[in-house]
Amino acid sequence: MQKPSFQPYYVKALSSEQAQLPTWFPSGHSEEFQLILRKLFERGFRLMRKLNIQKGNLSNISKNFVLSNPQIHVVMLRRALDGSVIYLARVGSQVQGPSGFMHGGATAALLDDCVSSAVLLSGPFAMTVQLNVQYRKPVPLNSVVVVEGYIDQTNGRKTIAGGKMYHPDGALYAEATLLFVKPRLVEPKM
Ligand SMILES: CCCCCCCCCCCCCC(=O)SCCNC(=O)CCNC(=O)[C@H](O)C(C)(C)COP(=O)(O)OP(=O)(O)OC[C@H]1O[C@@H](n2cnc3c(N)ncnc32)[C@H](O)[C@@H]1OP(=O)(O)O
Repeated sequence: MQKPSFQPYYVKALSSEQAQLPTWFPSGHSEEFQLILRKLFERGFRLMRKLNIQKGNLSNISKNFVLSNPQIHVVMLRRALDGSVIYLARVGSQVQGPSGFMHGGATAALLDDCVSSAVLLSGPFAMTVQLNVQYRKPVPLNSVVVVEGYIDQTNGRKTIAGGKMYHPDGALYAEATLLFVKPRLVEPKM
């Protein structure tokens, strides 16, 4: 059986010079989980510096609403086994909807972004045309969430995909189903 492995793709950072470990690690999570996160961030930052120097190709992604948002730190990983994408994200205090909890629109954006990454990294450019989110539990501000994006099926220009947002202990915050369509004419650059 193939061993599951992860490949860090992108770590939110304003520039390679500013890429540094966030200061929020030491709260609310087991030491083991903190160690895993820390290692992932370090690997992600190293990769990002390398990509910036060698290709300089992350400029468009760094304008992305979710990935460049100063209130949302993301480590993006891609599962080698099935191409699904994992975002380890930490949401800040100003992404508030209900008092103390994350805004539902931000939850939707994070899910959309993660699933879109899975779709974009797996094939030709496609855009979200439908996003249906089921909100199961409110997401506390200043917490770490795990988001997973995966493709269910592709049929011609249409791709049906799904996403889930969890607490690191596995409790489900939200889940989404999405429809992507590959545009007939233009292929905007992302
Ligand atoms: C290191 C690398 C990492 C990379 C990570 C990067 C992360 C970045 C992440 C960024 C994430 C950002 C993510 C975002 O935010 S994406 C931004 C939000 N989405 C949009 O703005 C999309 C707006 N829509 C359009 O522009 C057009 O609809 C497009 C161009 C997509 C298709 O128009 P086009 O003229 O080409 O196609 P068509 O009209 O002939 O339709 C084709 C087929 O599709 C069916 N259809 C269409 N719409 C719907 C619908 N709503 N429900 C159900 N079905 C629908 C339609 O019936 C037809 O089916 P059929 O009749 O053939 O059976």
